[in-house]
Amino acid sequence: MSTISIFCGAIINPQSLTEYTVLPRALLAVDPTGTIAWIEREVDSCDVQKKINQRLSELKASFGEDVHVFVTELQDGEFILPGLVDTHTHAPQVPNMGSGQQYELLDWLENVTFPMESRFRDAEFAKMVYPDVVRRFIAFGTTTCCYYGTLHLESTKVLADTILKLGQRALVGKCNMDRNCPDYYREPSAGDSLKSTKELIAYIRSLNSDLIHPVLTPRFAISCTSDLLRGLGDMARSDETLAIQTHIAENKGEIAFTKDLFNECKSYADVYDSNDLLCERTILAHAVHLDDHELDLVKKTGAGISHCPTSNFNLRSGMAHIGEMLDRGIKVNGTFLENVDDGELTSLLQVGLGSDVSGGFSPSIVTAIQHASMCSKMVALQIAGRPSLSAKSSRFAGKQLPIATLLYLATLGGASLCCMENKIGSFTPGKSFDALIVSVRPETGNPAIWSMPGEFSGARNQTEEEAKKRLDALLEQFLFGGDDRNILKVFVQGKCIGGTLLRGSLKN
Ligand SMILES: O=c1[nH]c(=O)c2nc[nH]c2[nH]1
Ligand SMILES: [Zn+2]
Repeated sequence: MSTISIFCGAIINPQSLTEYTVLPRALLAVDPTGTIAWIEREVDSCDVQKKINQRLSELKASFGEDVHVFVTELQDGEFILPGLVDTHTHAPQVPNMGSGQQYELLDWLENVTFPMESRFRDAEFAKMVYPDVVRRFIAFGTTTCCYYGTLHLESTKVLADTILKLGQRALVGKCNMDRNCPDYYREPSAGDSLKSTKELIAYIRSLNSDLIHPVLTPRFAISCTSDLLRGLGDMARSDETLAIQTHIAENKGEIAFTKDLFNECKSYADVYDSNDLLCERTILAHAVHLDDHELDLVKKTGAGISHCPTSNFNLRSGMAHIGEMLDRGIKVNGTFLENVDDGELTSLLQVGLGSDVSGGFSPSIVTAIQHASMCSKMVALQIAGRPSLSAKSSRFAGKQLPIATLLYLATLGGASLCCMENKIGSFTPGKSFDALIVSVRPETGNPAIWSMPGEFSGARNQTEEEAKKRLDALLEQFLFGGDDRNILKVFVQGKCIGGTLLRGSLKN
C-alpha cells in the first residue's frame, strides 16, 4: 500500500546565501512518490489533527482513499533539515582516511592515494569496500554525493550498483588518467579511457534511476593528455545532460606543473576552457589559487566551485577565498550586490562544499561546514592585516561566513552546483523530500541541550519569537558540534535510507 508521510515539528529551510526560514511548529506532507506535497508553516499544537485531516483530503483525492498515512511527531530538540550535498569526494580513498598527513598533494597522490586506488582493479575488492563507504556518507547526512571512482570500469560499475541499492542520490564518474601517474595505475591510451568512460555512462543510464547520473571525471589536467581532454570536451559538448567534475588550482606545485605541461594555454582554467570542459554543468574542486582572470572565466562559463576546506587545510594546499568568490558572483536579474534586497541574494558563481576524502579526513559535510567557517575567519584575519585588500563594500570578502551562508553552501548551493536546485536543497512543494531528522537531545551523546520536564513541551509555552531563537541556537550547536550521532533519519526521495534510528531498527 502506498504511504503519505506527515512530519510535525520544527523545520529549517535554506532560502538564499543570506537567509533561511525557521519554522518551529510546522507540518510537512510527503506524497507516495517521495515528493513534498504541502507545507503548513505555523500550526498551533491544538489544531494539528484538524489541519492534517483538512489537507489529507486533497492528497487522498490524488492517491486514493486507502493510502496509508504515517505521522511523525518531532520532540523538543529535534528538527528537520534538507539533506546535505557533498559536491566532491573520492569513494576509493575512504580506506585511507586519516593517513598521509605529512604530504602535500603531488607526493600524497604518489605515496598514499594511487597505491590504494589501484587495488580497485579487483572488482571483488570494490564489492567488499564500497557498501561500507556509501553507508558511511549516508550516516553523516549526505543525501546527494558527487563521487570520483577509480580509473577501473568494473569497480566503478560496482560503485554505481551499490549507491543504487542503498538509495543515495549521486553523480558517479570513472576517473580519466593517461599520463603522469605510475605504470601500475594508468590507462593505456586516451582512446581506451574514452571508450570505458562511454561504457560507464551507458551502464549508469541503463540502471534507469532518477537518483544516479554519470559525470565526466578527468582527474586533473596533469594526469590527462591533450587528446584525452579534447575527447572528453567533445563528449561534454555533444551531450548537454552530462555533468563534468575535475580538480583545479589546489596546490602551487600542481599549478606550476600544469602550466609547464600546457604552456600554450593562458592559465590553468584555460586548459579546461580551451577543451570545452567549462560550462554550467562543471564542478571544479578546490580553486584555492585561481587568479582574477580565471575567476572571471569560471563565472563567464557558468561553471562552479566545490569548496573543500578540510582537505585544503590537511594537505596544506591553502585557504580558498570563498567570500570574495561569492561577492564576485552575486548578481540578481542583472543587478549587482549594492542594489539587491538581502533576502534575494543568490550567487552566479555557484559554490558548494566537498568533503574531498581522503585529502579531507572526514566524510562529513558538517565537518566541512566547520572548516569552511574557520577558513573564512582565517582569511578575514589575514586581510585585516592588509587594509588595502579589505573591500569596505564587500558582502562576504574579508568576513567570516555567517550561518545562513554555510547552511546554503551545504544544501541549496550544493544542489545548484549540481544543477539540481529545482529538485533538492530546500523544502518547497514539488521538490523531492531529501531530508534529515536531526536531534540534539541528551540521548544522542553529542552536542546536547538539557531541558527540565515540561520546560519546552513541544515549544507550546514559548512565543513564536522565542521558539525561533531557540531553534536557531540548536541549529548552530549541531553545525559546530554535530556528527552522525545527531542524525536520526536520512531520507532520499521520501525513503528512509539511514540514520541512527534506522541502524537501531536493523539491529533488532
Ligand atoms: O584532493 C585531491 N585529491 C585527489 O585525489 C586528486 N587528484 C588530483 N588532484 C587531487 N586532489
Ligand atoms: Zn579531490
